[in-house]
Amino acid sequence: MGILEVKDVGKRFGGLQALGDVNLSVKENSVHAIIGPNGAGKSTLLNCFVGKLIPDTGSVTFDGQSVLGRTPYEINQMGISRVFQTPEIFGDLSVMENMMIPIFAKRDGAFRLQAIPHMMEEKDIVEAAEKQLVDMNMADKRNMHAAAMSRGDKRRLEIGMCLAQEPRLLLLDEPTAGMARADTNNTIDLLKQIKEERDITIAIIEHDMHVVFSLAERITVLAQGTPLVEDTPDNIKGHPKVREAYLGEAA
Ligand SMILES: Nc1ncnc2c1ncn2[C@@H]1O[C@H](COP(=O)(O)OP(=O)(O)OP(=O)(O)O)[C@@H](O)[C@H]1O
Repeated sequence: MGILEVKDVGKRFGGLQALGDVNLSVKENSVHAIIGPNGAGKSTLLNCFVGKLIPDTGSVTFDGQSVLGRTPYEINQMGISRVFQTPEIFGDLSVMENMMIPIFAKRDGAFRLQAIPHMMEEKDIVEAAEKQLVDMNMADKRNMHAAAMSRGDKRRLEIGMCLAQEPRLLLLDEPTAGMARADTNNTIDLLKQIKEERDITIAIIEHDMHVVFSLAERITVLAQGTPLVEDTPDNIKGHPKVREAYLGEAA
């Protein structure tokens, strides 16, 4: 059984069947990519994992426990952390202050903005944030305003902020969208490094096939809300149905 199990999940938006009978099993400590053409249902599916949407039918379990009916915060506490398409960082704060926020939230169950002026007085949190910045190769940027960083570094910071919560499952929604090639390659290297250094499962939605084939051990191809095929990257590359539904279109 996988750490994330999706069984017969269906979701309608009015007359549109966005997901129909989706079955998916994400193996613990693997990198599993979900790909498919625009409108295939990838984001809808991801939203069902994190409590943003509740499927009409089926079940989603994480480590044997249902996530359905739980709030995004509760699901986060279960060990699922999500990186969004647009980096969700606090542009007005420094890189260090940004990194401290999830560490506060993990300790206190929430983060209050009133805590910001006193953040540096919390020795344990400063130390934990500094360690996380070193792990992310960002220690030299600790005093920079987050808004002033490149897209790639913002993404690196956001991934670091997710990892500071010590998730068991990291969900990435098009992590390299809008990036220049150099930033994309840095993000690929960062994710490979994270995978080598931690016990973590990664599920990734991505349009960039270079990213998908660089990282994924398993790939599920969604088309019109239903998994078309699930296989290894090598088998997916040559699969005629996949070429027709997705790779052909991308080419
Ligand atoms: N909140 C919503 N209300 C109505 N329709 C929606 C909603 N969210 C998604 N849809 C529709 O559901 C279908 C699946 O959308 P979804 O965003 O999940 O696809 P996707 O595979 O992530 O696409 P993309 O690669 O373009 O991001 C699309 O037809 C979309 O227009």
